[in-house]
Amino acid sequence: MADPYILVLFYSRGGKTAELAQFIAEGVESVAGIDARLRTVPSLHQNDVPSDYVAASTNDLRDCAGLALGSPTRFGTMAAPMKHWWEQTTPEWLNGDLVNKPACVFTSTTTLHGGQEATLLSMMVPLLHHGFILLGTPYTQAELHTTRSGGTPYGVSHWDQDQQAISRDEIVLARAQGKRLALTAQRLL
Ligand SMILES: Cc1cc2nc3c(=O)[nH]c(=O)nc-3n(C[C@H](O)[C@H](O)[C@H](O)COP(=O)(O)O)c2cc1C
Repeated sequence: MADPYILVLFYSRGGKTAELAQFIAEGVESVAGIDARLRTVPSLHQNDVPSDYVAASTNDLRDCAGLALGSPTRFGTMAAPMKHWWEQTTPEWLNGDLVNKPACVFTSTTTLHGGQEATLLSMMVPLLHHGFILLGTPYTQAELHTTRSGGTPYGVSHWDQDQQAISRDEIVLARAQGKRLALTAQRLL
């Protein structure tokens, strides 16, 4: 039988949220016996180049052991394509398919105070409606105390000023969050 998997579901136009997703997936895959499944959601912009990532099906969501959900910050909340995707999950909501599965959230912003926490907290709201158990990052993770870039207790983040690379602290926090999610999912299976 195939190993259970964590769905790492993200939208990314410029690639930064996708990079964070990769580091979260690495953290998931560092745990034996559980896989990461990276999936995106379709763009709503007609001129966008097609993503290199496979679009998520609702089966990917329904059958996951846990979820890491990522979106760039757009005016202080998740991007419309991701919100649009979730609005097609009414059957899963009605069935209670996602109740008691663990989840975490992640984001990327251009400005340091441009809404990382607001986006992360508001991304949790539809997940609570679905019955997910939400995880953040505890302050026992040393990088949360010292980061000069992204990283919050509410979820992983990247500060994309001048399109700078994902920082070491952001990478460590992303891997740690993926690992924590995978370990929690295994306990709940
Ligand atoms: C319509 C729109 C709204 C945005 N709103 C914000 C914002 O509220 N705060 C911020 O810091 N950055 C904002 N940004 C910048 C993106 O969050 C940032 O470039 C992010 O790193 C993009 O992630 P991606 O590379 O995964 O697409 C916005 C970008 C767009 C296109």
